[in-house]
Amino acid sequence: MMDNEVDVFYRELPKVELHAHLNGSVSCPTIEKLISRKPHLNIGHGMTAIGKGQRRTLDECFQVFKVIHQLVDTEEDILMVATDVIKEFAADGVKYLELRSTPREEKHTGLTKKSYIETVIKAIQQCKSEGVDIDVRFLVAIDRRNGTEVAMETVKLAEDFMLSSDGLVLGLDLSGDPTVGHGKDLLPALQKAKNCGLKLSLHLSEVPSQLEESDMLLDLPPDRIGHGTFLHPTMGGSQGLVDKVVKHNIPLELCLTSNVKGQTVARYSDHHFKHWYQMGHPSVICTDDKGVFSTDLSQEYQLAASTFDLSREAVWKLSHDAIDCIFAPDTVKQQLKQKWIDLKPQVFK
Ligand SMILES: CNc1ncnc2c1ncn2[C@@H]1O[C@H](COP(=O)(O)O)[C@@H](O)[C@H]1O
Ligand SMILES: [Zn+2]
Repeated sequence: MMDNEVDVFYRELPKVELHAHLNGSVSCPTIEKLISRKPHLNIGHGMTAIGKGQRRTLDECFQVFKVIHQLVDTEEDILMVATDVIKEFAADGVKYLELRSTPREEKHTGLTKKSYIETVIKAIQQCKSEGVDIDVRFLVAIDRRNGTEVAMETVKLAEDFMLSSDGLVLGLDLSGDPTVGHGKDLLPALQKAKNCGLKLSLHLSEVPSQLEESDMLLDLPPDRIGHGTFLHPTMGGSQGLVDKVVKHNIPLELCLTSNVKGQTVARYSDHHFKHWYQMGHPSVICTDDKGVFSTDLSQEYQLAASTFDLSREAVWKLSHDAIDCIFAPDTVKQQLKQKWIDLKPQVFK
């Protein structure tokens, strides 16, 4: 995304990013560095990002992650990728970021799930010590493909890090190809996570015909929902599902370009943002995978504003209200709200 394509207002708008998968957020320059480290893999640039105007099936999107995972398979790679991604979000005006990533084990490079998480934490600490102006936290991701046992193991790891990372690890993400596996197999692990104080952000109803699974997972209830594209009756969901989300007041993480490029939403104007926003339900604009979908958070805010005709004041309120949906404690929310107050005159100059 070129700077000049996005109005300076959206760039300068202080923002909160709550739904960003680490390996989906890798930018072109970082991919180039990775490719030059691993020329033998013969990976071309076109294989890691979906450009302007392009679309893919969701299935093809998941092929892209496999290619990126081949490029990111050592501690050194993870450190570079995480550091670059954090600095890019900061440069885009993101003041608070919750990164999520699935810990992987790579026998050939000695990477373990534990060292994977440690390396992401190291990147966060390094950026902090360099004075990068962004508060970064981490959510450990469960890939639904891997089933019950791995989910349990991941919860244990996340719990250990929650207790030892000085507040950097806050919770769990449930993600992965929504057409693979079933939520009911992961319910005990998610329940356990919740009981030990980990916050839960779950990808829910990202594809149609998951009504039963969504209904079951909503009873946990999760602390936030990723996408929730097919919850609403007009999208093939049900009023019952909407009622549960409303009753528990569960914020939605909404990723416009991701859904349009992954073809679960036909056009921007059809995005379910409109239903939830009109209801006044907490709705947070996010990127999902800024690298893979060739976007950034400023651009997503601008797209939401132009598609749904939001005034600058309304956009400001949207980014401000996202603060209430973060997983970090109230003291952090207060600091961020103060930051928004301090920055407002400059953004509206
Ligand atoms: C497009 N919609 C999506 N739906 C579901 N899961 C997604 C996703 N986009 C990304 N991921 C999840 O994030 C992983 C890549 O980042 P990490 O290796 O974890 O950092 C993918 O493998 C998938 O599990
Ligand atoms: Zn996601």
